[in-house]
Amino acid sequence: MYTEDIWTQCVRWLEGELPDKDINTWIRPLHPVASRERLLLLAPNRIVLDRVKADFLAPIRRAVKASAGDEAPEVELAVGAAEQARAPDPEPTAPRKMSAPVSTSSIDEVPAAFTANLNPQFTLENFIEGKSNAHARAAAQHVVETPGAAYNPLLIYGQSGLGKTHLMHSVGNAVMRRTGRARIAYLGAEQWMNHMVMAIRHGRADEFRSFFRSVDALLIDDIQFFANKERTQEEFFHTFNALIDNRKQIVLTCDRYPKDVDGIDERLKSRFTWGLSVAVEPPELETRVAILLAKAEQNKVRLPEDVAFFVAQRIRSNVRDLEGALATLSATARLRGEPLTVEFARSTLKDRLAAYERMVTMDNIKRTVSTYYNIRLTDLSSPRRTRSLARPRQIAMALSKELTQHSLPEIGEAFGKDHTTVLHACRKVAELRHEDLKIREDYENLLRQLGY
Ligand SMILES: Nc1ncnc2c1ncn2[C@@H]1O[C@H](COP(=O)(O)OP(=O)(O)OP(=O)(O)O)[C@@H](O)[C@H]1O
Repeated sequence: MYTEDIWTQCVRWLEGELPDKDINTWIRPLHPVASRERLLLLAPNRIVLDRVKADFLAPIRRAVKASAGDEAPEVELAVGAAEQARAPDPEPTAPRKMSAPVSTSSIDEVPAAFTANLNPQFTLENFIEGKSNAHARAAAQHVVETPGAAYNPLLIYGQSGLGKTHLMHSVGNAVMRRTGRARIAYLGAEQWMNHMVMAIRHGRADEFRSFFRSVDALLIDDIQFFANKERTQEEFFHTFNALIDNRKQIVLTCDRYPKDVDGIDERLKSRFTWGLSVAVEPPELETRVAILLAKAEQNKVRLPEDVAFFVAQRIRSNVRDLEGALATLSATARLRGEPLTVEFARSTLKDRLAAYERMVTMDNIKRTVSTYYNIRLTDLSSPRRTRSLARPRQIAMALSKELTQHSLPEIGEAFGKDHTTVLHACRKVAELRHEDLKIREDYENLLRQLGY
């Protein structure tokens, strides 16, 4: 197998193991050079090298083993230039003398590493829209059409794994496509800080500043990392101002609304929300199903709709986890030569689903509902039928059906009812969630309190 092919396969394998942020920041910048026995990965600079060595070498070795089997080459790391890696592998099957890694100054390499690292797979076209993210997607689209104008900075915030980085890269990719040769820098806030520290240590702070102030767009992921890093915030403040003054687009992501991040200077906080701040929320069931089906199609996996529903009903809070489940399913099905059915999904994802299941129990649901409606816990299982008790009881049963894997009779037993009463409760609550704003709000608040 050719070096590029082995590495491409490894990266694909790692995509199922590591968060996209790590893939984009630490794995994609590596360039492979190989002989039969060795796979040398060239890192663009020392920061990448050290981080990969410390945190990603073991998964990379596992990926190489999974891709190349018994003939897996040894993995080595060095700092080196990408051109070296692009040289064709003249004798893929014969041992070849390794070229010595080029020792480069890490700072010199950084601009290249940070401006050529947009993930081409993250586009607006393949970002599935639902109620939970429509606003964020529309904002990203708007920025693509008028970069550096009204929505500057664009700040996308929300929990992990909900598509913030995807949208950010989509903006970068689309602007790149439109303009042909825009200089777009993408990096995590931590990387930005590390690079700044190194530049200062090497007496090259001016180069650092002029590089980041000369880009056409600056995309910084996870700005919550700036918390309590005063020097970094100070430096970023000036870069931010310079770019905004020059009408260059800034896109930021944060794991919560920046005003809620402690340890960030007020003037920076207020700047973060100068342009447009948009939230991404956990997607609803229909969107989760649509995402699974789209990802399956993208990866040429034949995923039946009932299996997509089965997975999406159980994995609710994080799209990255949905993707992980899909990757496991397709790899296992391929390996065992079995069709992807609901039963197959149930047994293959048993442990993963059990972890989700553990997160919410019927006891937990009962406690949360009784506190929310200010009724006694025992009222939820009592035979009394007054409206003030019956409705919360129905809601608790519907939540148990939605959030746990207990059967209708098991749920019935927990509430001192039979399974037809549970079924009726689930239908009634589904109906009321459509028709009654108050019930809809209650249900959504309860879901949130239960971690969904
Ligand atoms: N609406 C969506 N349509 C298609 N793919 C999505 C969507 N939302 C998330 N994803 C996918 O889920 C994965 C995780 O998304 P992403 O890395 O953008 O999350 P994030 O919000 O940046 O998380 P973190 O804060 O942990 O970095 C990516 O592979 C992304 O493509």
